Amino acid sequence: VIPGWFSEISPMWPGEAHSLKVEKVLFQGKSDYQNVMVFQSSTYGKVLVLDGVIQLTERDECAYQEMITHLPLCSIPNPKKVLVIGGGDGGVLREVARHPTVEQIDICEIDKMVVDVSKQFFPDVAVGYEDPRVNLHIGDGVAFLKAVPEGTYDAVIVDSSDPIGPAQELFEKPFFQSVAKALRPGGVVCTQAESIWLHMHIIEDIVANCRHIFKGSVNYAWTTVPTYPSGVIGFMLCSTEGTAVDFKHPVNPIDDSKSDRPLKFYNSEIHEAAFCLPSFAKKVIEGK
Ligand SMILES: NCCCN[C@H]1CC[C@H](N)CC1
Repeated sequence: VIPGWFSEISPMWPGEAHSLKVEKVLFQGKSDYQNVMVFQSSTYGKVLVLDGVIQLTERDECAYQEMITHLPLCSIPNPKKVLVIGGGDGGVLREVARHPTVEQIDICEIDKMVVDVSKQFFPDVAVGYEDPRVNLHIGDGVAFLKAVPEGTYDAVIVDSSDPIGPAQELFEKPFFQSVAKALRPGGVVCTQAESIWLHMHIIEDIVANCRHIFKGSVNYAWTTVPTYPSGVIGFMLCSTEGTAVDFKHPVNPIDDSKSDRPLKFYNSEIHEAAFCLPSFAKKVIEGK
């Protein structure tokens, strides 16, 4: 370990580790589920780390939060009821709240410490909790979804950590089945789907599961997040049987012209570009 540096070492990305220079550790705690740490970095603002894995930095969180939210919500004409699984930092809530047609935003986060730490150290991310449409549930997303009546939501966003730790079940078939049941016909789900450079096998399994379960569209999109391993992160975009959803062509553009916090990353061109895959990934994901 180099003094004054944080290195993201994990068996999920063997032989490599992204490092950030540490100015000051601001919080260290252990919740019922994981180790939670916040540090002030030299060049990426404050950083949230769970079990040694970077979850977000102030400098580049916009890329992930905007893409995981607007890729699904800009692909359907009239999202009203949205469910967020995970996402305890509040960033996805902040982005969902940009959609005026949305009437109800439910969030189920397993770890209350993540919510409290985000409100204390990342106010511009946790601002999402201030929207009156938000209902916070502290609990396991798997159990939450089992209790949801069939066809409740227009969109579900699974903003999870990685399959090692509390989020493990969010990558398994039964969970995807419970998401499909909770969605209305033509409803959409967007999940955090790892890196095409590091996790093609995980992605292959997720795509196979989704093709069995979601009878509408099944697409993989990706974007750049400098502080995630390999500098990229992907998303599974799926829709249930019903009104066709063409994820590659947004039908519901965002108007942020009157917003006091305009979009920093997402736009309709980058929406379309996100679905363009390198050949090694296209072969596995689209079977071409
Ligand atoms: N809402 C915070 C983002 C959580 N998603 C991250 C994706 C990349 C992973 N290595 C860590 C979690």
